[in-house]
Amino acid sequence: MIDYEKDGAAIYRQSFATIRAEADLDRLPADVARVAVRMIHACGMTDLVDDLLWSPNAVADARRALLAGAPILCDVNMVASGVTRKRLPADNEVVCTLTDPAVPELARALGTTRSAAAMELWLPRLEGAVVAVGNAPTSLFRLLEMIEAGAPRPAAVIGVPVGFIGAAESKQALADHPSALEHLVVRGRRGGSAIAAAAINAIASEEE
Ligand SMILES: C/C1=C2N=C(/C=C3N=C(/C(C)=C4\N[C@@](C)([C@@H]5N=C1[C@](C)(CCC(=O)O)[C@H]5CC(=O)O)[C@@](C)(CC(=O)O)[C@@H]4CCC(=O)O)[C@@](C)(CC(=O)O)[C@@H]\3CCC(=O)O)C(C)(C)[C@@H]/2CCC(=O)O
Repeated sequence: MIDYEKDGAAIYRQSFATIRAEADLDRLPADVARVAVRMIHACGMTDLVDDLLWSPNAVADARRALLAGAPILCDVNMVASGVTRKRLPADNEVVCTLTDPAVPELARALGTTRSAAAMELWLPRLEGAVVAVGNAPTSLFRLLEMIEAGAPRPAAVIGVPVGFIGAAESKQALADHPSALEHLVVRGRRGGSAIAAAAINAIASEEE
């Protein structure tokens, strides 16, 4: 028999205690720290906190929007799948338009990725929505272009695409953007769909 922890609640408890002991959460506002714990939990990197950038109202505005029934717009299905439906305070719609049948042709016509083209289909739902980008840098760049062109403003953007091409740049562009969208970002190459979903799950629920 291998000796390992089998109690789910105990695993979570020990995990969160380890994160709180190892991560430098003190420099974060309390609401951001609560979300950061879950983001770290999703990736196992306690130094993730060193790369967090946030705007002052990002977590509060995202939470308020969810309570008011706002949809959650996700760049990829992996983010949408990671959102725990039972945590959502208003049975919020979780939307990923990436696999809409219109997207491949739209991407060809626009000369861009499917991830970016899929953003066009967000337009009817974008006003006041909570946006979660965990994978595709081109989605985040395209969102900023759409805002510059006068698209409706989301309540907040969780911007954590991962990777080497455009990831760091797209997140910095969000943080520095003149539109001052409320944002929570992991700067640099780190990020990913699991971190994006974990951030939404933390914002959606009041308890840990
Ligand atoms: C360049 C892309 C990157 N994808 C990365 C990492 C992962 N992607 C996975 C999967 C299954 C998907 N990625 C797509 C979004 C696909 N990935 C791209 C694109 C080519 C362009 C996006 C961009 O640069 O902004 C993108 C296709 C597109 O035309 O938009 C995906 C749609 C591809 C597909 O299966 O058709 C798909 C999303 C599926 C979904 O809806 O959930 C991985 C699981 C990789 C794998 O399969 O091995 C992984 C997941 C990472 C995560 O945590 O989300 C990068 C590294 C992010 C990279 C962008 C940056 C770079 O440096 O290249």
